[in-house]
This record gives sequence, C-alpha cells and structure tokens, in this order.
Amino acid sequence: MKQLKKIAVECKNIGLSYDGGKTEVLKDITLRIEPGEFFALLGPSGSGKSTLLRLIAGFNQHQRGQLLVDGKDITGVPPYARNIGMVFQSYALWPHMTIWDNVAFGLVERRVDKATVKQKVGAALELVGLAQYANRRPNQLSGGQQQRVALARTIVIEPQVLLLDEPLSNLDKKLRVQMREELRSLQRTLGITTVFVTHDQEEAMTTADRMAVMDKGIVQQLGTPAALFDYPANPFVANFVGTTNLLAGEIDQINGDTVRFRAQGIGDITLPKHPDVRAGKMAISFRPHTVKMQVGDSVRDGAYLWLNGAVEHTEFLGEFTRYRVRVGDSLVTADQAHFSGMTPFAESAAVRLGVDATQIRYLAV
Ligand SMILES: Nc1ncnc2c1ncn2[C@@H]1O[C@H](COP(=O)(O)OP(=O)(O)OP(=O)(O)O)[C@@H](O)[C@H]1O
Repeated sequence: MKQLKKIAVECKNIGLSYDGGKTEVLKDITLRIEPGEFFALLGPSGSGKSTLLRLIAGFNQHQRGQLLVDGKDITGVPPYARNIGMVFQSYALWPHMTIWDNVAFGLVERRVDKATVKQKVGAALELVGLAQYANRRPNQLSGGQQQRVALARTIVIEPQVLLLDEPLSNLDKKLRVQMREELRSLQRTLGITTVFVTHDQEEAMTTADRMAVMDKGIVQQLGTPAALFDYPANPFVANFVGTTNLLAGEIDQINGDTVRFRAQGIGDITLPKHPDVRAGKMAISFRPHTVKMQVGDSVRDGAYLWLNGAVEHTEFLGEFTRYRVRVGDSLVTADQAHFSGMTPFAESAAVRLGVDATQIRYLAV
C-alpha cells in the first residue's frame, strides 16, 4: 500500500459535558497531533480518553472549542462524512463474512469499482500478513489475526486519520507485545496520523512518538515518552508513567547550594538546590532504578542522597530485584540489576539507599 497523506489533528479548548452540563468529562483540551505522528492518549479508567477519541471520530459532540483535521473545523460533521478510520477494542468483524469480504466491506459500500476493490483488499491483506487467510471466517482466526483483519479493514479505505481504541487489550501479554511492534511498523509504512487510546503506560511508551497523559478530563502533560518519564510535571504523571518513589513534604530552608526538605514520615533531608525549588509544600520523586543499595556501613558519596533503612520485602523479577525498604514511616522502592551469582539483600537487612541527586525531581503539590 502507498504512503497516505499526512494530516494534523488539532483540539482547541475542547469541552464536553453530559447530563446537560452536570458531568464535565473533557475540560479545555488543547493539543495538536502532528502529521504522520503516532500519538497515544494515556490515562486511567474514566479519565476521558475514549470520549476524546470518539469525539475525533464524530460519535461524540463537544459543546465548546474546535476540532480541526487538516486545518478544517469538522465540528458537526457526521462520522460517515469524516474520512477517519477507527479500530475498536472488540474488532467488530462480521462473523458471517469471509476475511476478504470483511476487508472489502468499506470499499463496496463506497461503490468502488471491482478491479480497485480487488487490488486494494489484496494489498491490505498482504500488508498485515493475512493474504493466505482471505477465505476464512473470523472465528477461524486467532485473536491476533482478527486484530490484523480489523486493521486491514480500516486502512483499506485510506482514512486521513487512524483511531485505535485499546486495540490490544483482548490479547494475551506475549501477543500484545508482538502486535504493538507490528502496529508501530504498519503505521510507519503508511505514514498515517494515528491516535491510540490505552491505559497501559508500557504500551503507550513503546509505540508513541508523543503522548498525552489524561486524568479527570484534563491533559496533565504532553510530550515524548522519555520527556514524560524523565521530567514528569506533577505527582500524577510521575506515578502513572513508570514506577516512582514519591515523598511528600515541605521545603523550609533554602541555603547556598542546598535546601532542607522535611519529608513526611522520614525526617529532614538535605537536597541540592534546583531552579524548580520553592519554599513550601512539595513532593520529590525518584525512580527505583536510580537508587543504589549498599550495606549499612558503606562509604557515603556526596552526589547521592543517602537514606538509612531496612529491607521489608523482596521481589525477584529476573533482570532485577525490587526491594521495598522501610525508611522511617515510608517505604522506598529500589530496583537493583541482577546478574547470576549475585546474593540478594536479605529481608530485614540494614541498608543504605543512595539516590542519584541528578535524578530527583521536585514536584508542586
Ligand atoms: N453517555 C454518558 N453519560 C454520562 N457520562 C458518561 C457517558 N459516557 C461516558 N461518561 C463518563 O465520562 C467519563 C469518561 O469516560 P471515558 O470512557 O472517556 O473514559 P476512559 O478514560 O476512556 O475510560 P476507560 O478506559 O474505562 O474506557 C467517565 O466518568 C464516564 O462515566
């Protein structure tokens, strides 16, 4: 199949409510999805991501703001008149039709001539690796294959934009990983602007060029997966994208190069000063893999924040061991890379946790 024209999708101050304005589900959503981008909407259940996706498809109507596709405001244009393809969680294949007829359906409906239908359906099935299954029915295919049929059926009509609503959630873990790679390479081949809804941060991070993290109908942060992981804007994003340690507290002293952070349940900690630091309530966040663990009496290194604790819980995960370490009244998570022959720290061992100071983020609360 040929590369498709790359189109931008833009939401400008979009607001959507149900129940005559009582339930506000989308609040002032402003974002621009660049032409050809693979964009993920990531958020917990009820955050509004499906509502936003369905709004782009035309199934939901917003009351405020504008929706621009290729620079044109398509607010009010019905779904069938938008050239937008959507793959649903359930795939929604026709059970009584062959794979070929399922894929051809949208073209036949649009009264495309027979020769073109043949050529396009053949190319779409080829693209998803299902040419040899054209005569089967959906129930004769595996979940992953059905998913590919759903994709082929959507892209065959050459939509301007591809919308994917949790398309991998019905598949087992291994197949999900395989399919997300396939999805990503298919998207690259076609160059189609793609919006992918998921509540799975790993899925969003591994596929998306950029993503929007949503919570309570608000875009909490927008950026590349690495930017969101490394520089979360607030505690919600820090927790939702990856695993983190969040310590709440208050900065009550700002000295030359350091600040005093009164961490709840831990006590006073001296931290390096940073442009984001202000006196008052704050949280600090650091990732478990940026913490190194040492035995209680080892030498301190000034580039680290040192916390004394005792191992409370150990989880061996193969590549690394995840330790939950009691520090004061808090539990700190520390991931230590595992190599064969290593002896893990025992439960209740006294340890010192060294947090790389460059990896600590200060977050407003
Ligand atoms: N027709 C409706 N009437 C009233 N409230 C609705 C309606 N549809 C959705 N909602 C509410 O809007 C909010 C957002 O729903 P939405 O389906 O967009 O969330 P989501 O982030 O996609 O969650 P999930 O991952 O569970 O699908 C929810 O609180 C939901 O209860």
